[in-house]
Amino acid sequence: MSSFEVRGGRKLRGEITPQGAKNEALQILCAVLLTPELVTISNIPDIRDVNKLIELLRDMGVKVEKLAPDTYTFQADEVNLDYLDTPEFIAQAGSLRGSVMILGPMLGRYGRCQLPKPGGDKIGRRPMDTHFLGLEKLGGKLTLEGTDFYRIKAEGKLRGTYMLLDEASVTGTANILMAAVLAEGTTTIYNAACEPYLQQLCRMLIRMGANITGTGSNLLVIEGVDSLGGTEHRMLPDMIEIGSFIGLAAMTGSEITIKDCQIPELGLIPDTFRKLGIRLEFRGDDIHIPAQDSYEISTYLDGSILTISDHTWPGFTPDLLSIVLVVATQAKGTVLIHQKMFESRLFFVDKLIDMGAQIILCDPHRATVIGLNQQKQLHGITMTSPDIRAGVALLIAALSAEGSSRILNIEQIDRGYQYIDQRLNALGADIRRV
Ligand SMILES: CC(=O)N[C@H]1[C@@H](OP(=O)(O)OP(=O)(O)OC[C@H]2O[C@@H](n3ccc(=O)[nH]c3=O)[C@H](O)[C@@H]2O)O[C@H](CO)[C@@H](O)[C@@H]1O
Ligand SMILES: C=C(OP(=O)(O)O)C(=O)O
Repeated sequence: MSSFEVRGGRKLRGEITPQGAKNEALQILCAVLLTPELVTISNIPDIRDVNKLIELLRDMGVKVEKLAPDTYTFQADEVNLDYLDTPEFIAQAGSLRGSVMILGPMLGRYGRCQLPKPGGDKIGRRPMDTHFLGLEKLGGKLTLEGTDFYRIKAEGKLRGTYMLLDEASVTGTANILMAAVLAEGTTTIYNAACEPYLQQLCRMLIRMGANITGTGSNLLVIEGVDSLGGTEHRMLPDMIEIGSFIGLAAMTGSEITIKDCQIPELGLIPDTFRKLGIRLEFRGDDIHIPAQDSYEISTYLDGSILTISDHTWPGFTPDLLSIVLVVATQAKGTVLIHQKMFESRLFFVDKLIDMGAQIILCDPHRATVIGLNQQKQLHGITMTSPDIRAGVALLIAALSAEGSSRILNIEQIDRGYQYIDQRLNALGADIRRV
């Protein structure tokens, strides 16, 4: 288990370019299984989860070639279905969340797939029911072994149908969509998730020859086709990294410019940070955050305390609530953070409380943050990163704190943030990987 030693209290300065989006990459990489033709993908982040998925595809028989540090070609013309039955496959697939999205393409193209319960953050229950409800509606037959091993099979081609998803699951929608593009007839997915990750997946599948309408909405209509062809695809910048950098700049009183953000794709993210009193300037496609001595949380029009909560897209993403929470600890004012989707994502606040933050954890879903208005700095401690976003929130806290901190289990952070220590050190941070 590696850790970061962080000497806090430094002001950072300079420009930083976001990596390609992790959660988009996981969907897009699985989509290469839908065609025997060549697919070229660029702006792929060099992070643990993505690299593990590329390795998994390679071991399944996909031909993978690295053209540049962030660009690969993939050709799934000789997928080895027998590999799915090996213990190696089961261990690999169970070690990350993104592997779950091989289910849809494999069922659509080869009529079968199997998977252990996927890995990823332990941030509360993460049911797979929506995935299988959708895949079964298309004709897949699910067999469960215990509660954490899934096999799905179809006799003949999948058949399009109407479905109303019980919840707008991000990876669930991706799986059902990737199965439906090769099904016979029309599939209608209502209550589909529509995060930018999924919009990008729709655009890629359309370029491959799929027939999809409704991209960006919660109603996708798919006319199945017999086969799909190759394409080129470039990942959007990672909106969660962009939000993390905005929070980092504010909390450390730093002046940072985030380059090439594709601002129109960021939804409510900039305005949500503005509600905390953070000044953001859009300069072309860059976001400039000027150094601020203080930032004040707004209230509702009637003066009551602001709530920031998560929602499915186009609402505010749950993956940035931990960052919003940590930034609020040094704001002027009070905010209620309401994490509706996940049950165990706020428990990391005990570490922030140990560092001197004023937070009341009301229940597993809600925390009230009373900002210190930079009148008292947090102080460094030793802490463990429980999940990817809490890990980065703790890193931001450590960078703003007086003294040194040690963050253990940084493998969690490495799952989703590319060379984060080196990139932040280039802005003036003092982070040592040990
Ligand atoms: C690899 C990947 O892409 N991971 C993302 C994906 O995970 P993932 O696709 O696993 O998450 P889901 O969208 O399926 O659901 C997330 C959680 O929210 C709950 N839920 C979901 C929809 C809904 O309308 N109501 C509701 O309560 C689910 O029960 C679950 O507990 O989407 C999550 C929600 O944006 C993000 O946090 C993860 O970073
Ligand atoms: C929860 C996340 O990731 P995963 O779904 O891979 O656990 C995340 O990216 O914030």
